[in-house]
Amino acid sequence: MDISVSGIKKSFGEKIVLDGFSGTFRETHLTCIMGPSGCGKTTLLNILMGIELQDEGAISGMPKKPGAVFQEDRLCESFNAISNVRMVCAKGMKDSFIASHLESIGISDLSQPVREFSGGMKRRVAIVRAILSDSDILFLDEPFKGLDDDTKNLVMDYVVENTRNRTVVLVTHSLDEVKALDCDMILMGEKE
Ligand SMILES: Nc1ncnc2c1ncn2[C@@H]1O[C@H](COP(=O)(O)OP(=O)(O)OP(=O)(O)O)[C@@H](O)[C@H]1O
Repeated sequence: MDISVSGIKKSFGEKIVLDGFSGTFRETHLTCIMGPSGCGKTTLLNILMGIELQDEGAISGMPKKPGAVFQEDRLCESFNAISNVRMVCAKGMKDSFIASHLESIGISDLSQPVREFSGGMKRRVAIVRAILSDSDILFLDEPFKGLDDDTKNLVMDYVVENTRNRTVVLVTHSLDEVKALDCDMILMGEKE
């Protein structure tokens, strides 16, 4: 079922962040949301995920189990990469399977706590964790931020490969990413 969003309004105090947003996110498709900083992209994701409540407007067709990459990595710093993934993946997933995903995008330090990882390594762990999560929709908020160009291309390919026939909503500031990802696009408006 497609996700249908209509007339979403959201204010924080006096500040109107979403002023009647409407749009459709197609089931089994990747939809990119683009828009200037502050226009309410993360707020919209939070409303879709149920982290924030809209003031007005309706949402239908939202699946029950979201997986996410937030703007911050939100990893357990004292856990290693596999244990971070294990927190959200389906029971019974083998360590070797998780390791093969991590290794496919260049994470091979599997025993050390992620606190010892670089920012780009942590980002990749957060992405694998979302991809392998036991979820029926993925929300990826600027998932490739902070990755160098080569790594970004590798990780974009990984995301495309592993989200076929999944419903994905991805926020980005990059038109190059939108072109590379072969996705539906929603452009959100400028806020003054
Ligand atoms: N919990 C909150 N309380 C008060 N203001 C908030 C809250 N969350 C977001 N805002 C404000 O809402 C506006 C939209 O924020 P949001 O993070 O949704 O924008 P964005 O489009 O995702 O921006 P960016 O591209 O910079 O990540 C900003 O002005 C922000 O300061």
